[in-house]
Amino acid sequence: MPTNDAHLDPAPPEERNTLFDYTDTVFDDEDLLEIGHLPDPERIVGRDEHMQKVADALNPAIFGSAPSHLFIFGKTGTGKTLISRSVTEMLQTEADREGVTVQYAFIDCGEKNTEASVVKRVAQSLNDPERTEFTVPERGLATGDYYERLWTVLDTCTDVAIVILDEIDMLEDDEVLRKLSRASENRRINSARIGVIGISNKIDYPDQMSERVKSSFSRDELVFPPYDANQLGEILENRRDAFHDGVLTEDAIPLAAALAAQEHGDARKAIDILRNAGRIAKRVGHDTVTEDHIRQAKQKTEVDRLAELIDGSPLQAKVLLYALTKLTTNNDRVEFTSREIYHAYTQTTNAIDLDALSERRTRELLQEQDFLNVIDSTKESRGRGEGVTGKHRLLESPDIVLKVLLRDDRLEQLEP
Ligand SMILES: Nc1ncnc2c1ncn2[C@@H]1O[C@H](COP(=O)(O)OP(=O)(O)OP(=O)(O)O)[C@@H](O)[C@H]1O
Repeated sequence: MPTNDAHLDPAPPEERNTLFDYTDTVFDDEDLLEIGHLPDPERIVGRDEHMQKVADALNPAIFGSAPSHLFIFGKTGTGKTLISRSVTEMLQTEADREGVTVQYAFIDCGEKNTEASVVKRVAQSLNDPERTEFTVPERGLATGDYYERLWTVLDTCTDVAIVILDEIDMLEDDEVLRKLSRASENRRINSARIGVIGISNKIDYPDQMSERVKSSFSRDELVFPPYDANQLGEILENRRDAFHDGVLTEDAIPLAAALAAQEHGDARKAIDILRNAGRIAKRVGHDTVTEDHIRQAKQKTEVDRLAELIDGSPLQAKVLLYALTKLTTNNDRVEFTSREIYHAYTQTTNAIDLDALSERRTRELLQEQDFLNVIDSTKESRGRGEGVTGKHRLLESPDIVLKVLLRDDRLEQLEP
């Protein structure tokens, strides 16, 4: 059986397996650059005011009372997840000192988006089977039964539960918000209290909520602005110890920060660029990270992010994006109407011998790409009684989008 015995003495160099590399001359602690890594509070930059507002909303939990519900909006990489988790963990420590138990569940609604899967996941995260004497099974229960388990878990395992719903706009059904917020009032739970933090990139998410939930789910709202290049620089400086001393050349951090600030000040992108630059340097056998590595890393970071969004899309959606990419490259404007894109799209479907969809269906596919943040779509009125026109633009530069699209064999054949 394989063992993971950290007490084994390291093998002498001559006995080491040559398949592996035993020294890392670039990174000292690469984990500091993992996106999910929660930095110590003193490494958090430029969010004092926002942390205070989150703390104010959660504060009643210290006395075992119900916190205010909170929605946090902001573009990607503006620290929404970090600040929610950090402040909740601080709250846990402080409440514990006061003899109050606070537990929290972090749910990525991009992965768990049905009502049942959210309730199940919250119950699983908070359950202590030694106290409740049951487990929360992966399958086999109806939604109502998962709720029943959750109510028991809450009253048995904690005084206050904070439920963090990341990418809340991906929820298929927001009924779960209403049930969680009403649980105490409706006597589903007796002693426990619940606070919900909903996180989203979409500031207009409340418009998308069902009327019933919108009116019954009272909450505070906070908006996180993008960082400026100086703040991004400071965020990266605070993680310099991910690298060995002297590995980062003088310009590495300022350049990574400036490149990440170009679109909107995105800390996720800044950190990804720095980590990828370190990996590139390592791969080519350099023990310093130079400007050139940072520039290559920027490309890689953008391609990776986009690939994550586009790779799962159907071929028809990729062909539409290809059409928009070509229009952007061949014109001196960046925004195109649904009609213009449809025209370019049918030329491409002809070229690769693919049945073209109806114009109406392509408008729906464009809407999905807008939702995924691959393109930005706006609607413009054509004048009285004339309806609306959709206008669309790519959110990344066309060469990056093209690079990702050409990973699909069917589209690759179109390029010389
Ligand atoms: N103010 C900050 N100080 C230090 N690190 C930060 C700060 N803001 C964000 N980061 C880091 O940047 C990365 C992205 O942050 P986070 O995941 O919180 O962003 P987000 O707004 O939730 O983005 P997304 O919408 O893409 O999930 C994380 O590794 C986080 O630790």
